[in-house]
Amino acid sequence: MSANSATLEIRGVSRRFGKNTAVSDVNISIPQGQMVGVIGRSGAGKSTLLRMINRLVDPSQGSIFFDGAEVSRLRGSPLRRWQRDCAMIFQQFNLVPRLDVLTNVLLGKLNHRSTLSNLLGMFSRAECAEAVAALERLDIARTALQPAGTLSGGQQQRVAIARAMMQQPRVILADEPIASLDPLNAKVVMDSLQDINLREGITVVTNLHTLDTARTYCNRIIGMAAGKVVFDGPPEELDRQAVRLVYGADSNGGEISEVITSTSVAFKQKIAASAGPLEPAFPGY
Ligand SMILES: Nc1ncnc2c1ncn2[C@@H]1O[C@H](COP(=O)(O)OP(=O)(O)OP(=O)(O)O)[C@@H](O)[C@H]1O
Repeated sequence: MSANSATLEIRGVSRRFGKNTAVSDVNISIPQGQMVGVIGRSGAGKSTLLRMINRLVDPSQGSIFFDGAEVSRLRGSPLRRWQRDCAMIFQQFNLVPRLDVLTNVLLGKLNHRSTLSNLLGMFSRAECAEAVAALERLDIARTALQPAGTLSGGQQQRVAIARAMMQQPRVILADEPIASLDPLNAKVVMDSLQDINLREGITVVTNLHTLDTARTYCNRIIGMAAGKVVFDGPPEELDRQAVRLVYGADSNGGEISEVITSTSVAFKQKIAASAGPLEPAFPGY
């Protein structure tokens, strides 16, 4: 397989919910190994776009291809294989809170196994060792036997990443993975995703609410507004004009400042030193 064949291609994809068009004629080509940040205001269509890629939501129109296969047409076991290759991480972690951390991570292996071994609920020593190694890599192996629901948000998101890694994915889709985390935990989680992207060459596509995070971690930024892609390029090309295209003007018609889309510790400290208190950027943020 050539490196190019593992490109993720989104061609003319739209999704309507009743009369509302959530995603409108999106065309994006993502070569294997990119770390892509998707930014935009609340309701811009970011989550719907990610959910269409791994088929939690089906497009109303258009096609999605990966590695030459039209994933938007898959059914049955080929669809399950695609959902294994394309791991998803959610803002709310989606762990089973009463199960221990190790078992939650092992659940990432379910799609790799026969129905019988899944029914028996037994995991091999090799699978357990792989799960422990995944937890060690994310620096949370000491929590392996704790119920997942007793962990902090940042730890739970790292468990979710370890579970995703057990799928041996080719693409990781992260839907606002740091939106529920404090800035320090957000950094740990973004560092982990970046490490996986750089070391394993796994494509990462992540929705982010904060521009500075996208700039720091992503080598490509896709800006969405009202369901359309209004910016697609490297962080250094995301200038004031592009930011305005993505986020629009504020309620008084003024320019949206990049500063108010930030949650990072360093950024906030800088702002606190130079300006007054932060005002919320937009409703819902
Ligand atoms: N299942 C659904 N049924 C009806 N409307 C939906 C559904 N999912 C999304 N929408 C609508 O589609 C639009 C885009 O929503 P989406 O969640 O994709 O935006 P977003 O950019 O991810 O927003 P946020 O940052 O707030 O999560 C919104 O108007 C939303 O209300």
